[in-house]
Amino acid sequence: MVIEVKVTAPGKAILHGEHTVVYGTKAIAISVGLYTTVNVNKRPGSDVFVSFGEVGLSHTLPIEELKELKSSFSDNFRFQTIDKVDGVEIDPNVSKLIDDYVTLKNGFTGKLRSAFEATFKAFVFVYLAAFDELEPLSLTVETELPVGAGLGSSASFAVALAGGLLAAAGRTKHDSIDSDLINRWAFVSEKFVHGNPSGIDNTVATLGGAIMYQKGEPLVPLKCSNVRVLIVSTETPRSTKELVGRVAELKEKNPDLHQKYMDEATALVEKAVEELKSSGQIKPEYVEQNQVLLQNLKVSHPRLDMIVETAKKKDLRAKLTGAGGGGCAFVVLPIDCSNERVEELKSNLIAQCDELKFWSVPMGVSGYKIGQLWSVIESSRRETGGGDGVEILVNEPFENKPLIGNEFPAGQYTKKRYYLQSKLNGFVRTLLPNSAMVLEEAAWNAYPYCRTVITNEYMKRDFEISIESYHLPGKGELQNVHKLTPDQLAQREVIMIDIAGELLESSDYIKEEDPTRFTSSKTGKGPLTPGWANRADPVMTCYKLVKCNFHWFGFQNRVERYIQRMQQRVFTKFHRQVLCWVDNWFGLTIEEIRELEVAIKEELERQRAETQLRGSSTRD
Ligand SMILES: Nc1ncnc2c1ncn2[C@@H]1O[C@H](COP(=O)(O)OP(=O)(O)O)[C@@H](O)[C@H]1O
Ligand SMILES: C[C@@](O)(CCOP(=O)(O)O)CC(=O)O
Repeated sequence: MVIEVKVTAPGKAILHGEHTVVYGTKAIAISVGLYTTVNVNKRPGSDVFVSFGEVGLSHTLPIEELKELKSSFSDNFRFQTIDKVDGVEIDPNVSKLIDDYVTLKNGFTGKLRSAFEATFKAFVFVYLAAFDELEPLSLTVETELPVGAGLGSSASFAVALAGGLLAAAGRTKHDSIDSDLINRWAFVSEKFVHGNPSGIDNTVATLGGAIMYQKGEPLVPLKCSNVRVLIVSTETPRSTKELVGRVAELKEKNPDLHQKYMDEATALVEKAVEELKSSGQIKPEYVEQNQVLLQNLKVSHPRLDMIVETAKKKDLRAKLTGAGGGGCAFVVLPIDCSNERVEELKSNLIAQCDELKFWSVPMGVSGYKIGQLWSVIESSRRETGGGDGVEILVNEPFENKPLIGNEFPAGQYTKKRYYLQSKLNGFVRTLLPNSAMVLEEAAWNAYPYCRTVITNEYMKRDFEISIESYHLPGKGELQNVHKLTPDQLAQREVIMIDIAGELLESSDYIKEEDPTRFTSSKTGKGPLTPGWANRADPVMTCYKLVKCNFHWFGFQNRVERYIQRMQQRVFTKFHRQVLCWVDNWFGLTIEEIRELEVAIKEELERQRAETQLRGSSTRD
């Protein structure tokens, strides 16, 4: 199995045509830049571990049980294999056996039951199908999407799940077949959650952009430029069934009026499709017209009407999306719409209803992606030159090295050698002979946890820096993620680094790597303005534990202080780069990353020999 896979897939909104689509008119669904991420990691032992981060739900399934389950239906029933073209029909007998296994052996209770049991069954089904030989793995799910609010969290999950498991099982290639395969298996997963879905949501989450849909017709993908919107959740639950029923009632009572609305909707969607085809843009006036139509169909809600009216006062157009009766609306933000204008709109809305929630995101974003560690590679390249820099000695998967307790036992191991002569200041250079100005770095990357140990051949046991990094959701509130003992805690010094804050050395400043100025065109993230961490949602903290051991009489404190300061600069710089280079690495597959690593190894060797000095130095 592939060691580590990370797949993201976006949510969706209905741009035009909800409700009328039920009567055979066309509708347009569009991707929304809020993502579900599925991480699949190889795991030693004999269990499959699944964790749905949002509800703090995790579950362990013994492989033996899963093998037994699979063998119980493989002979008697039609069980889909991944390669079967028609692998989208779930044999009812297979479904029943999975139901029994999940419900009886692993059943959830209460609220979790209705919300997550179906998801869990989908996972079991896709896992059994993806792997011929069942293998232990851990699969974690995180989402930026509100669940059950009409923004397609279930389809986004389904696509990330299918992509993660298929890629981990080595089933995906890097061409269009991937999308088709992933979409078909996401559809299977959607069937577990929704019974009889149309398939539009998972298709949007797979392909991204916009999709035109009409009952009984093939889906038509449409290109769409990223268009920024402000999504506003009314935080009002609604029942799609009840709202669809309201429109059915209108049809029964007043068929002519109903038909008139259907015709209006058809004309509107056709105009919007033309607009997308020609300019890739969403027209605010069509959004406004569609909202009026939905109000006439009596599927809006006072909170939705209030959002639309308040936006209009700021000369912005908005509509509900999905079933209506609560749920979400989106406001179209023109390209020149300033952040201040958006913030003012939010304040005006909050002043009228303080329960509202907001997401300022692009629409029409790309579909599923497999993302990885581009920044590390690029950073090494920039720091290498003129005899200095990085030499990569080993880069291979590792297993059976339990990092921090028994968690994260598998990942990628690298061993590198850093040649530092010119990077060190005069003081340090006088301390060390030339041969000692080489550091060796061993790193175990089991994201979200990574450990790096730096040693020096000359100083042997008298020199060691260890850096442990743990990436966790939140704003740094956690007190002891590295599980330090009370003694260690007493010695620990905590330094908060804000990647959009002050730099320790002004010479480290690079305009292109300034998060306060940067906006990502692919993800819509940034710029990070003061107080960003309090507003950003979701937000992640990387907790770094730096331990440093330098035994050299008379210099110990001085060198240790210097190392700590240097590390703070390096972390700040690297994490600023991770954000500001996102448009370069977002969407790379793990295979593309590994290919880049091989290429960079050769390039680094050449650069070290040939080119001039680069990167940061302690003499700056
Ligand atoms: N992150 C997630 N992890 C696991 N299951 C999820 C996740 N997000 C959504 N789901 C599944 O999708 C269901 C919500 O689907 P649905 O009610 O159609 O709302 P939405 O419009 O958000 O897709 C959940 O009850 C759950 O079964
Ligand atoms: C109202 C409707 O057009 C869309 C419902 O969307 P949602 O349940 O809000 O995701 C119903 C449908 O198309 O099945």
